[in-house]
Amino acid sequence: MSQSIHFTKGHGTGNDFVLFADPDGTVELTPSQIAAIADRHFGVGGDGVIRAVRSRHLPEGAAALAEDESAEWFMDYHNADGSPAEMCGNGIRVFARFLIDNGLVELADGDTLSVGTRSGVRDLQRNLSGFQVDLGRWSLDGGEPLVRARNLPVARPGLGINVGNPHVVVALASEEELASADLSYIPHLDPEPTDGANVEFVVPLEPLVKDGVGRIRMRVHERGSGETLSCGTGAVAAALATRHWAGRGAPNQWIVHVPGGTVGVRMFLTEDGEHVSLSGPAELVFEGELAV
Ligand SMILES: N[C@@H](CCC[C@H](N)C(=O)O)C(=O)O
Repeated sequence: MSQSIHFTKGHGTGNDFVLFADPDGTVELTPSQIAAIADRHFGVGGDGVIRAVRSRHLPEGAAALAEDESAEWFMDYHNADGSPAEMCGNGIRVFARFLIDNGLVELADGDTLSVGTRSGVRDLQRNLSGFQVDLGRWSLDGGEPLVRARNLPVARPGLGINVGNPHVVVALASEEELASADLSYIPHLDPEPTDGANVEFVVPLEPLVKDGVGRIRMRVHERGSGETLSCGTGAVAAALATRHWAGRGAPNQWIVHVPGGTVGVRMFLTEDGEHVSLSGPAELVFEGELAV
């Protein structure tokens, strides 16, 4: 029997999502239903589909509540092809905006919103650009696979970085090379990571560091969604990789230019090691009804 879903379309720097509230966890969509919603020709269209569900109604949500009992809401994130992902850096800011604008949470300036995700509980605050999210610990993970992309003259070694989800970051020689890459095809990784990876292509701006802030430009091919206008976790991975390559003295604050806008990345020390945060806008664009 078909059911009706009230959805909201939102985006963070052009990385766009279909969001809906399912507070009691009664709407279980199949991967093909999710892919149909995300389809840009036959559905609403989006890089991902996000269900807002109370953590206590999901097994992964129970793990989130065990980590932090204030994580009332769980971001149930799926890519455009219907596959689940652990984390989405743009999506979680848009998720916060969605919860607030729908009266599901209140968040005063300076307050923290804790959200359950498949990669653990993540904390957000409002800031001047929209929201800032602490993505927690990161790790060099995934080795240095050789990356080949359509239209790029040579294969280059990438750097595997995990920020809750897997990324491989590749440095290119110039802005021209970055613009010429054809990311409508999945980049070929050798060896192929077991769970796949999001692949970011980066170039430094000139100068790389201005007023103590690192500056890069990036394009991305997202696992499960294809080329997108922005990827928040990808921007974080790209800044971490560039800092790693730049070596001693490289800054802990970065601006990442993506085709859909600009996001900020900051690395900072905490009691449990270095964390990395992402800042950027979160917009809700329109609402509608959808039969699934
Ligand atoms: N666009 C997201 C990342 C979404 C998940 C990714 N495609 C994956 O499969 O890991 C972001 O803004 O971080």
